[in-house]
Amino acid sequence: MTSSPSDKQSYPCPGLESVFFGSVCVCVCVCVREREREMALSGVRVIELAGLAPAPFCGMILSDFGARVIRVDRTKVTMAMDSLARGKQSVALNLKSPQGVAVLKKLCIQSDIVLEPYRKGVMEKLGLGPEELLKENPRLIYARLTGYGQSGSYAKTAGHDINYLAMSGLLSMLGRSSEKPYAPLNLVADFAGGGLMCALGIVLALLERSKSGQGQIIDASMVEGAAYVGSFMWKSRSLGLWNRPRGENMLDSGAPFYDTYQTSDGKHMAVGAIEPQFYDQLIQGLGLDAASLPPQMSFSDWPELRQTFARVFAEKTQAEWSRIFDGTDACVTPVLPLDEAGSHPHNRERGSFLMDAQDEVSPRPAPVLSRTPARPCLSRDPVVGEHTRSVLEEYGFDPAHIEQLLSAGVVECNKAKARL
Ligand SMILES: C[C@H](CCC[C@@H](C)[C@H]1CC[C@H]2[C@@H]3[C@H](O)C[C@@H]4C[C@H](O)CC[C@]4(C)[C@H]3C[C@H](O)[C@]12C)C(=O)SCCNC(=O)CCNC(=O)[C@H](O)C(C)(C)COP(=O)(O)OP(=O)(O)OC[C@H]1O[C@@H](n2cnc3c(N)ncnc32)[C@H](O)[C@@H]1OP(=O)(O)O
Repeated sequence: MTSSPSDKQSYPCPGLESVFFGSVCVCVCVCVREREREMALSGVRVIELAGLAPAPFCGMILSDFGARVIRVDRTKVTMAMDSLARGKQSVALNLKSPQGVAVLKKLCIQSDIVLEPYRKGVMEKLGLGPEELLKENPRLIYARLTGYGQSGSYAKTAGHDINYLAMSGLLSMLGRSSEKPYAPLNLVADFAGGGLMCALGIVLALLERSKSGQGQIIDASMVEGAAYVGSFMWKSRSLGLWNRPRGENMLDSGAPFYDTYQTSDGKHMAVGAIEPQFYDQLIQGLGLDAASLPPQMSFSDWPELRQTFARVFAEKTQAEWSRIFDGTDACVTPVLPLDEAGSHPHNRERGSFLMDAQDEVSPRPAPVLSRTPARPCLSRDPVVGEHTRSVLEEYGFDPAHIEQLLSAGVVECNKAKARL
């Protein structure tokens, strides 16, 4: 069913198929040519101040859809912390120097978007707060991506995904029955409620600017972003979906027909057979006799029903169960590890994953736009300070000034080390 993850033909990138039959060099050339074609955010210039996880994701989304994203890194760092740097350029700049601040100001006021991930007050302390910059460029969209937002008593407090998720109310709902709350990686606050929500805010502000001609400030709080992503949990409470304790409701792993099961080879299948007609197909695929089972929605029988399902799933391998359920409406799928997701036939047919010039597999940008799809850059990520000189030249710094900034240690230029 699956082919080797190292099989490069498994990862077609729309319009870039030939890449995988040629050398890395061919890949990069094709990539550049493809990216020259119009994308939804072509022409948009972004200054992304280097952050931990949510802002880099936001910047990568903008870059994937055509924006020119320049990441501003610190000087004297040996390694970029940004693993979400696809398509970005890097300028290394020391913001502890007044000259560095002046350089950043000049970059920001010539851009469409500033994306900043710092604690409330940091940019103002540097004299680069939104009022300051919007005065110089009223079309600027100033996106502030923080955990707790720009106001409220926690605004200046440090935190990470798990704290924001906890404050959103959602963490209390996540976890197995009789166990403590459990954060699902740092997906919900950092990425869904943070980076993605901030990207939405930026796109909305760009759209609005096309009518008003004015920029604005985006206050993207990960607590609020996560809570908003979870709106269904609030607004479906009246349906009784969440009346039972954590881990004992239909969609939080309480129901035996909405859970994962181990197979005989130690892998797992995911079951999401909610509607009666789909549930019937689950029972049929498992080879069980519906008449001998309790009703699907009998809460008190769920523990016993779960045991029955677990016993049956443990009788066959994942591949055997996949063959049984593929092509049915039982809502049963294999639980794929990351290194198998790209080579699953369905994902391969759609080109859902791509392979970059460094043979790294990652998801292709979503969603797919019919006329102006994302054309992600496939060449390697930038090293810190790789584009300092070219970006400064492009933004109007004269060569003598650049040399002075370099020798004063205000900016730094670095070259990628050759890979042997
Ligand atoms: C769960 C996630 C976080 C996961 C992150 C992990 C993926 C990474 C965490 C540790 C990394 C590893 C580690 O660093 C060691 C290696 C380093 C190596 O280079 C790479 C490999 C590593 C192993 C590396 C690997 C990974 O990257 C890690 C494992 C999250 O939840 S992320 C969400 C976090 N929250 C927010 O973003 C909310 C908004 N931000 C904040 O609240 C704060 O920024 C935060 C995050 C609490 C940090 O606070 P901090 O006090 O550190 O900073 P700020 O108060 O914001 O102030 C920034 C100061 O920095 C100055 N500054 C900024 N740019 C420059 C510059 N270019 N030059 C000079 N100075 C600069 C700025 O002026 C501020 O200075 P002041 O404090 O004086 O005002």
